[in-house]
Amino acid sequence: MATSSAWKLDDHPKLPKGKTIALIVLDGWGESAPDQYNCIHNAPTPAMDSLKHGAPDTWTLIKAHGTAVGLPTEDDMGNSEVGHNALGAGRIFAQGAKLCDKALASGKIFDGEGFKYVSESFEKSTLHLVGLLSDGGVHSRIDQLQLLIKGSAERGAKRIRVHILTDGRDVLDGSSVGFVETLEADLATLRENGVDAQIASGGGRMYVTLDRYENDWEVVKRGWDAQVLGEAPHKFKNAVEAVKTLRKEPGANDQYLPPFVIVDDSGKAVGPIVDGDAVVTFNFRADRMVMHAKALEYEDFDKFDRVRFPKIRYAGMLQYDGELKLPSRYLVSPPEIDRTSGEYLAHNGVRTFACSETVKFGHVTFFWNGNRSGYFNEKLEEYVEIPSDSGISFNVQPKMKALEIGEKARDAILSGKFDQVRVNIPNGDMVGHTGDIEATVVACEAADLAVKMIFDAIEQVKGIYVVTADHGNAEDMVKRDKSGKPALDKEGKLQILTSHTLKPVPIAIGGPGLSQGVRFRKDLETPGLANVAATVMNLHGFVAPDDYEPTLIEVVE
Ligand SMILES: O=C(O)[C@H](O)COP(=O)(O)O
Ligand SMILES: [Mn+2]
Ligand SMILES: [Mn+2]
Repeated sequence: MATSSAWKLDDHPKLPKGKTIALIVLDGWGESAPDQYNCIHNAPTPAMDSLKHGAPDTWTLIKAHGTAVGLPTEDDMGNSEVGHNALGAGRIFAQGAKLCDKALASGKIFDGEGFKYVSESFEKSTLHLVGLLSDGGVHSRIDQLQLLIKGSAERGAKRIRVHILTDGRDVLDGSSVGFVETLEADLATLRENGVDAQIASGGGRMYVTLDRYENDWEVVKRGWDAQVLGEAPHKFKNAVEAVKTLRKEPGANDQYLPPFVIVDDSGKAVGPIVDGDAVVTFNFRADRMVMHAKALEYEDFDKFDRVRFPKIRYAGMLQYDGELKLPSRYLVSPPEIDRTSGEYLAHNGVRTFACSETVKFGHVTFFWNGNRSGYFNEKLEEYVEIPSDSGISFNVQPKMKALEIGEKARDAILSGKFDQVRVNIPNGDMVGHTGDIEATVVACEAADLAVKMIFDAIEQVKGIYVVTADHGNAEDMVKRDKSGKPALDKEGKLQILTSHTLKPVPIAIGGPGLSQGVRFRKDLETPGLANVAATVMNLHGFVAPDDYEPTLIEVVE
């Protein structure tokens, strides 16, 4: 790869090149006051705890939510997509949620190519809307769906079918019923106004449709069967009844509801996707839409038997993979995350190893590189994916593949073949999302053991470590009232928090290779995840580009 002058980074005036840097992202690892719902505090985490002694010079907290990561408001919790984008790109980009809000508020969404394309089906065929039904704001938002439905009806959609995926992961478990009721009320109003609008199918997000990184195609297939073929093990006359009934099944919660279809009086599915129809997937976040998009768009497809491949007009809310140009039609242009730190470092000869297990593999590669799959320079980079367990909820295996990730990172560090060894350790997040407090404690302990393994390797090669997280999760597992006390529901029960949090995340630097006098600056007002890229570039011996968010470190004599 010839390095053009545009990519050439200046040498750092004080920091040397050639140190091996371990860059560890603990997924879902925020900082919160200790109490019984703080699983990180309650787990033995000696490696992470020891870092706090370095505060404030080598341990500090940074922002991982809201506007610091390009989300619409300070009430928006962070998430992996925006978190890893910020970590890797070193700048704050207005993210999907915000871009869609703007396009909907101005009405521009309806003037774009994508909407025009799907609206050509409105006259004779059905508009299907498929996506996650909640106000979580991580993958989608119900208010955006409502505006999309309203705008489509106003622009001629006569027959609308919504295929819902219930959440309980970015929002409280059990909240699905309320969201379905809200949507049903909207659709009833439309019906009064002559639009034939109904919910057509559904299922829990983790069991139906929203898999990611090809962990389990069966998940996508279940959605396909319900949405396209109109087939599912459960049939109901309406969706509120469906969700209420299925939640009573043993072990079912919003995230894992089995697939269902809505049928008419004669038992026929009310909304299979057929030739000529329009399909809009209303999630703005990419990772959990890519597999579904491939099934909807690719003529050649061998991941499961689609039985029928309808000729549809399909558009994503956003384009989900910029490299694959998938889907080819979309309603809102995605953030253009360019000139990421990974691309710069590849142009400047930095050899990079990145690793996680399947469920987070794309986080340290695809998201890190600005929603771009593949290598920048395959001679300098190696990305290793450790297969995740599939078909389980991770409280059953809370240790996940943390130690395997630690081992791969250790081996990569000791091999001397890499300058940057980057990992995502998923446990705090993936187990935190199950709401199982005991399992989350075990998860945090396993994550810490992996961290320790990487620290030991860094010690041996006299390298540097940077440890941080993408957003909070495991540090607070209960919904709280405004005063911070656990909030009780109407029946006086605690409400377990399965979602991320608004908490800051720790960042620590250290290791024998860290130059004398390197410490965190104290002059940055609200440092956040986007400040990490410049920091890491400095530790590799480079000055970050001018438009990057400022480095977190300074070198004092
Ligand atoms: O997709 C998920 O699992 C959650 O909605 C968000 O979790 P993540 O942002 O940590 O991936
Ligand atoms: Mn995450
Ligand atoms: Mn998460």
